[in-house]
Amino acid sequence: MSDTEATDAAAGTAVSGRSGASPEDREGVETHDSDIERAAKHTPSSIPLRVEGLRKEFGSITAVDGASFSVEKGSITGLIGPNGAGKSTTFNCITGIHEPTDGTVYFQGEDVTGLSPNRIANHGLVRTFQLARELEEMTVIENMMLAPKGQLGESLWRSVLPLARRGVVEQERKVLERCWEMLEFFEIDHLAEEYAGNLSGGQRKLLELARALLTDPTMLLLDEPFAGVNPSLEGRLLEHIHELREDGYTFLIVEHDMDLIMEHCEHIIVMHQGSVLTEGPPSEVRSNEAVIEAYLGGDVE
Ligand SMILES: Nc1ncnc2c1ncn2[C@@H]1O[C@H](COP(=O)(O)OP(=O)(O)OP(=O)(O)O)[C@@H](O)[C@H]1O
Repeated sequence: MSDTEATDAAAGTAVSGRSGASPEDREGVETHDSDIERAAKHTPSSIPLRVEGLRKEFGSITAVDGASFSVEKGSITGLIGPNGAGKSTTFNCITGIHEPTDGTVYFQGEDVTGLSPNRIANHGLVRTFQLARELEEMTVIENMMLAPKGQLGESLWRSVLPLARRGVVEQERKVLERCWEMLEFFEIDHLAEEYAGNLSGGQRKLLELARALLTDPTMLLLDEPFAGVNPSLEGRLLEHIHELREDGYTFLIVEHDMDLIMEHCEHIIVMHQGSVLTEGPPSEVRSNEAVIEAYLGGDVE
């Protein structure tokens, strides 16, 4: 993803919805609408995310070509595939950064296709973003304080709103408190006054995850969370992901490090040429002939 996309999304810039997909636009398309609503209702609550026939074209390039899959609640699911398979584009379509050309994204029983990243985040589905350049020139705690602007998580709002009469200072104190708690959880509170640009790759990933969690998500999409992370921080990041999963969060992770994916994900979805080639537990995916072939004959390990 480009820095510009990341900045837009982090700033909550509304990305235009799929034509005809906004709630207002959908009013006139009753038959299609009721089909989608019926499908959404039939998604069990154990499946927070369901993607149906997702398609994304960039001019003559078809980046995602009818991908369908679902993610089970409380799982750590891996989304893998060779370079150019369409993983990032799929992430971007799910989280509202790209407008899908076709297909539907259901989140917790609702059709969220084409909604803006902010609105999707308000539903509880967020992805982490690489820190944009301007955020690198701010301290870690300033980065945290900026994250909630315009997209505070519901529970944080609930705790902040009763303070309205006592004024902005009190509200900011509460938000600051929550930001510190989050930094402590990720064990980067000692870096609070450090410029984000000076953080190591792994520390940045922890900060990105901490920022994403301020929006109170129930599901997190992580795009290459371990890229450029040293082994000790990688272990800590993994520990936190497992800890959060124990607390009920659901994860969908795109990652090139096969060993990590095979060891830490209970379910793996393999994309190839824009669609889902196969999915299953690591032991099955690892020995799947089509998967091995998709990775140019190499061993998936
Ligand atoms: N904004 C864009 N404009 C044009 N083509 C794009 C755009 N974004 C992605 N593509 C193309 O779509 C295809 C899928 O790209 P995508 O980045 O989704 O794959 P990926 O599986 O995430 O790849 P990688 O593992 O290399 O990051 C590629 O052929 C890519 O060049």
